[in-house]
Amino acid sequence: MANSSHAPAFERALEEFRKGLKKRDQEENFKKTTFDELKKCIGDLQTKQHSLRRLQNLNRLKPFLEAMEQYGKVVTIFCNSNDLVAFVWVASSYAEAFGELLDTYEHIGENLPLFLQYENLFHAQPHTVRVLTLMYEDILKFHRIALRYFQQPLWKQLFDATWKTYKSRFSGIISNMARHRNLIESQASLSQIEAFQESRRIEDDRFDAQMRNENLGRSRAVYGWLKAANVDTDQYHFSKIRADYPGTGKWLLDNSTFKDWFNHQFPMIPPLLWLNGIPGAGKTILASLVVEEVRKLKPLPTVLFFYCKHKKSERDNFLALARSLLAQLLKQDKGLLLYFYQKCCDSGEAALDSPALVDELLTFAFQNCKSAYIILDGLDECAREERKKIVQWFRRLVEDLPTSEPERFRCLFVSQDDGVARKDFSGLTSIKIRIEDNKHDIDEYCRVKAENLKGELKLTEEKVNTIASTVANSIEGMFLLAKLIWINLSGQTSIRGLEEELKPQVFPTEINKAYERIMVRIKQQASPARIEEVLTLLGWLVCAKRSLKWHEIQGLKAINLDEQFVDHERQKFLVAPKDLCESLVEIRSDGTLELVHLTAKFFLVDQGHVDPPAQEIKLASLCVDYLNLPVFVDRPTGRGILNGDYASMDYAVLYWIRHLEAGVLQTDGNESLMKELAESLEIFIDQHWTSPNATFIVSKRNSDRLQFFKDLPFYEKLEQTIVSTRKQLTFFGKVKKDEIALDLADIVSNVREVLEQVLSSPMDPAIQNDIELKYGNNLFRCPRFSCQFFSTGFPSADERDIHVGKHDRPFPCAEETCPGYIFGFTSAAEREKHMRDMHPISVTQDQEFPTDQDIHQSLQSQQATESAQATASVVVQKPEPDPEPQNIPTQSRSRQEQMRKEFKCYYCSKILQKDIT
Ligand SMILES: Nc1ncnc2c1ncn2[C@@H]1O[C@H](COP(=O)(O)OP(=O)(O)OP(=O)(O)O)[C@@H](O)[C@H]1O
Repeated sequence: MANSSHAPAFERALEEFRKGLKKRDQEENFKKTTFDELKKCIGDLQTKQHSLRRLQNLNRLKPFLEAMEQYGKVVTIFCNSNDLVAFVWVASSYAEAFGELLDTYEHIGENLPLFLQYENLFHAQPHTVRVLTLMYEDILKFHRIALRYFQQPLWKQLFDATWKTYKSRFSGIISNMARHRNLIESQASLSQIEAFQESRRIEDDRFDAQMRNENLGRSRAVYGWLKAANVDTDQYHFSKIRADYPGTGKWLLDNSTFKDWFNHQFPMIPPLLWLNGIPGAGKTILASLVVEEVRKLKPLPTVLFFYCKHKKSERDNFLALARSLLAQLLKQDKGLLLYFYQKCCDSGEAALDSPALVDELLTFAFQNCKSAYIILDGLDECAREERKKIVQWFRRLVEDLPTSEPERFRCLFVSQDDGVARKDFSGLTSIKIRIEDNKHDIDEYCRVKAENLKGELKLTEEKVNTIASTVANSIEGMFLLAKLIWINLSGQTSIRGLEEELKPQVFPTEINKAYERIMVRIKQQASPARIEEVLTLLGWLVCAKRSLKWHEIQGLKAINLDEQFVDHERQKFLVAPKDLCESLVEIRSDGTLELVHLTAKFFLVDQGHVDPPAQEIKLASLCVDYLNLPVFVDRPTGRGILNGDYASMDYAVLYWIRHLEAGVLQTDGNESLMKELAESLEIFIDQHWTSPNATFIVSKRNSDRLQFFKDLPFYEKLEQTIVSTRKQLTFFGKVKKDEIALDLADIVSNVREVLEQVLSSPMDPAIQNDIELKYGNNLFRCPRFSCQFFSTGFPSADERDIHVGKHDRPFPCAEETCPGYIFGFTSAAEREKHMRDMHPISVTQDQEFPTDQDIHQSLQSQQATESAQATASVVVQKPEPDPEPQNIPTQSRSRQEQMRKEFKCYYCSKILQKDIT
């Protein structure tokens, strides 16, 4: 009678389940157990719970066990094998979770038919056996999800935030089971089963898509909240630099100390390593190589990295670094999403700013992380206090690891070797980059560069070799110097020019000399007007308050103050930045223009090519004059948008004040520039003043700074403007209308409204392209000055609106199906009231705690259950060891009080009433 043609479908489902198990579980925990053993295990658990007085009513498992036992028998008959049926039993010592699990098993049990009564049907209509395989898939799917859930290291902490979502997944599976039972009970025909299978597939796809969508929404909210700097752009940029020199940095990978730190499988302590060297030795490029190598490891650990950057607020402090690592942790551990999302909703902040919360999230994410490599580069580029915070936090993370798992986290600190670093990294194992270490890499680098020169200037092989070794031997391990020398040599257009540069009295042997040679060449080759432009551009890059995008630079350049309009066509730079400034600048893949190295900034300032105080005042004037143009006084127009009139608006609106504050620190020697600034400010305040009701108290520090303007008629308004604007820039909440001194926020809003209208109307692709060239991408931006997305924006209005909603109503309802979840509430108190009114807490596990009588009956029935033959193979997931017993009150609950209670239907969310005691 046995028919093994159904076996492959069962095998496939089982194999699928096995594949989802962790290796250790496949080998150890996924063992075959008899049905009696399973029952004994449950009985033992119940006895133990009884002794601890933490008993859950395990009787609820009975229908499930009964159905599964019969299921095993039926399948054995039809597949001629008792090896196929696998049950998994998931238990937990965490009372709340265990109660929820029992609930789920109870629902499953209720929805499984008693299979033996349909044995004849399965014989008479073999196609109905197909339904058994579908049920089998469902049961395994439930267990696969449940197992994965309970195997997360910190699932208990995640339970409140995550169980609801899992429960909704289980309810989908359980309703499938109910529909399967229906098919059996109604003796469905083959075509009905097939139709059902198809509808189930569609329904599963729909459910999966819905889950993906929900998670996408949550991810967006969390990433928006984390506001993390994009380190992938950095990594890409540094990897690209290495790409032309395969094998570069190999010396580090072969270094024995490094190998000890790196070794994945046979870790040799130390887990904390400090890589240091002289400025420009190539440390950052090596750090990017280490990131790449870690990414090749198998099994892949969590890979975390950060490149610090001098005076860039999104890259020079602990908070920025932490946000980035949190975003990276989340990307590599999707299990964190629901927890982060809950924290994001509870925080009431549109961007993660609270140090305590940052610490909590980092600690949590690392506790949930089994193995991580952390690479932190350029710590010397952060201010002293921030540097200390970073080092202390990560030293503690690694040093406090239990001795049983010292290799769980490894951290590589990369920085210059200065006094501060020596103190911060005292006691750590270190690798100092010596001249002989990167010599081979530098030789190779010089060889490739010389080869390029050979083609351009038609040099002999011998000459090329001599030049390559001259450069390589003179730079003493400083990669940056080699790079600058080659920039200079490659820019020569004749052999004579080249020979001149190689003369000992001209050839640079230190970094500033190399920069100087580049400046000499720029000046030699450019007209005075061009030199002026180059110096202006370099001045902007030195003083910019954040990285400037090329389109913003073009917008600033296009400002025509004489004729009071923006003249992109005739005033923008017509040559690429590299042609203007040689390789003193680099354009990044995200469109930002950067100086080639921090030392270039110091050089430009030290050698007087850029005068920061004067440059700051000029930039303040430029921003203010720009905002005084008629285009910002008249209503914005579509023509103005297309003309690029507002291309630098975002930068000017936020940073005019920062340039002013930096400029007024040193007014001596810059009196005429200051006078010009004063004139511009007077017009500025006159044009944009909103007559706010509030009067701000001006601190002595602020009024001292504004000393230069003291006697001017608009001084008081200027003071108020400064304090009000500062608040707008730094306060993360909503600034009240009557506290805002200037109408800039309104102007921005009007301009963006017109820009969005233009974008939403049908448009020639060439025009669209031109708009992107002038304004960049992600043009749907947040109106709040203090928000990162004021400048970086979103690709669509919807995404921006959701983000803005989080500013305005940052406390969403915890029930994802409630409209309050989407719209949120303005305060935590308002949300709590809503939760109390609309979502009163449902029956708790406590109310279901069984009485002594229940316990007695339950144990009796366990023993009385007939000792069935072990026809089924059973997989037992061992329950976790119980924590220490706690002092639980010993009185049993009274059952006298009877009341009507509302219950929500597991499947359709309908509210039903039932008497409970
Ligand atoms: N292995 C390499 N191959 C090619 N170019 C390199 C390599 N290493 C460094 N460079 C070049 O030298 C420049 C300086 O290197 P890098 O920024 O890594 O130095 P650093 O030691 O980190 O400097 P700092 O101490 O100032 O942070 C890089 O911009 C890159 O162009």
